[in-house]
Amino acid sequence: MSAKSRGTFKMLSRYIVADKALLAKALALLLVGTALDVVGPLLAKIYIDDYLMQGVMEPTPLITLLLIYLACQLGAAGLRFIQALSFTEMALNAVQDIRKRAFARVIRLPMSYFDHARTGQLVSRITNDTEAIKDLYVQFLSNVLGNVVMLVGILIAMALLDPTLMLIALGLVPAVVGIIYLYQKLSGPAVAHSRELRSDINANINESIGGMAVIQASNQSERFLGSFGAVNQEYYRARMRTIRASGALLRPAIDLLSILTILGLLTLFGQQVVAGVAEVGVLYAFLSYMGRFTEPLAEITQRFNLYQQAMVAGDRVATLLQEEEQHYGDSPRQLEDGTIRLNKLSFAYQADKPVLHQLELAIPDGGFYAIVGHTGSGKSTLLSLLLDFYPAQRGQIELGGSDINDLCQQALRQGIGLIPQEPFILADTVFNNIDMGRGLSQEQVEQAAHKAHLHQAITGLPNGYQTELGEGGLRLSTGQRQQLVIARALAAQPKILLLDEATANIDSETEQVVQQALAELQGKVTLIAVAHRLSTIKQADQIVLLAQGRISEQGTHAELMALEGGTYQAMYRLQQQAARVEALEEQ
Ligand SMILES: Nc1ncnc2c1ncn2[C@@H]1O[C@H](COP(=O)(O)OP(=O)(O)OP(=O)(O)O)[C@@H](O)[C@H]1O
Repeated sequence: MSAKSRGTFKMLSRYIVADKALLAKALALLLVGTALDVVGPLLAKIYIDDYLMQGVMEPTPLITLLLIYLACQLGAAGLRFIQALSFTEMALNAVQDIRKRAFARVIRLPMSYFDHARTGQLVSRITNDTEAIKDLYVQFLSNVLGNVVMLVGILIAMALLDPTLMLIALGLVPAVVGIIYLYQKLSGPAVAHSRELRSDINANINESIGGMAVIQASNQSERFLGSFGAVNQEYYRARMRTIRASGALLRPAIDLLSILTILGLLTLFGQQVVAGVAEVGVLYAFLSYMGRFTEPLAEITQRFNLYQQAMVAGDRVATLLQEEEQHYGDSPRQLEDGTIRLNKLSFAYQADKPVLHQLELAIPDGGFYAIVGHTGSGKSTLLSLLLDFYPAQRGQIELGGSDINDLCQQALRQGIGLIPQEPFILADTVFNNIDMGRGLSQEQVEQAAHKAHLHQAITGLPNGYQTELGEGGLRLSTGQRQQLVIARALAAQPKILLLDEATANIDSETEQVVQQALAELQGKVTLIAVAHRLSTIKQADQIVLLAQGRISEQGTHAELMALEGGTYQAMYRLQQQAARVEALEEQ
């Protein structure tokens, strides 16, 4: 077992002992149930040797024997059922907790993790893999444990009948363990591969559904179908390989072993019976036990497939649970104001490709700063750093007088609001979309909606603030969705508001409303706006032009326009020209 699997084993076994009372109940039921089950052949032996072979056929003891036999079998079946329920309860408890922990970890991972992760694979970790772990508890544990106890019970019963024969049967155990070991060695990689493929299938579906509009518009359905078919087919092959390994190696090997042992026993023991040394009833009981002995062994080996799957799944969930969470500082200080200072700030996603170089910037509380620049100049990256999505490699960010690394999660997330280009709307009510679980009052939510100029539109909805918005906020226009996100950000009364191309996707009429809402915030909140359309940020106190991660120009709109040969001036003129041409074309 690798070190990783040992960790997984420890994690999974903790859940077995988590509810000791339940475990004790399941084990007690198992022991009593098995004992009742194992008694069967012993009773049959008594019947054969003491009654049948002796020619004693008195009804009363025979009926009593039969009733005891029936009671034992019924009792065993009933207890097995209740015991299975207890194991299922343990399994569901464990899986519920593991799933919750996995999701809790995902939701607290640093943003950088999601640069590389595939959504479908993450979903697969939380759904399929945890489900496989459930199988471990329900099927493997209850089954294997049940069968091990059954084996011990049978061995005890055999020993009572004839210790030598019991030792012969015991000889089967190491042979079976050897076969299981061999099987694990041979099929382990195939099992791991098939689980990888299963999560690839999930990732594939997820990506396709997420990008459905693009796939259909660019006529890529067939290509996506083809690549999905390929992964699906590969998964089928991998699964078949594991099933074949189990069917071709495991079961036949165990069956062969059991047949050989029974044959050996029959030869040895049969002769003793013929010679009159042993009783027929003992022979019958032995054969019956041997039949039952190999069954649990075969079952155990077959469940090893499940065990392997669960361990692979467990390894993957354990890896996820060990991912480093986003780190926050522990200073109890809140953001005192909305000042921002960048001191020689440098950053790179990959060590050899620097994105931001030695940025120096001081933004006063309530200032309105616009960040402009060509595509790829580092604007969004700067916003990500201000949100502490990534740690800067060199230099420092100060927010409201505190180093960003010292700020605790609550200070940071309440102090800074983000309005992204794509509004993220939950399939919930308008109220809950603004509140976002912060427990705000109706008045606070309405105030935020007023500030975002959305209150009137909300009251026009069928159920006002309690109107359910479909997934993605489909009941609202694009502009209204953006206003809703602004209201959500404002409801936290942030000191700093970051706008990442917040008006890029809305028509110019709605943009006016959004602009007006933002204009009213000017001076009250520090506004940092990343914008491509320069006409939207003309009013900014300062415009900062980024070029390949460096501040190349900075000043008011008028100052930058006056810079002879300046890039901002050129960009602005170009956009003006384009707008004029567009207007002419429309006429
Ligand atoms: N998550 C990431 N991992 C690696 N590189 C990234 C990542 N995000 C952005 N980059 C790279 O960093 C550079 C700056 O990107 P950024 O998105 O900050 O530019 P931008 O100015 O916001 O561009 P745009 O105007 O197109 O949004 C680009 O070269 C980009 O390819």
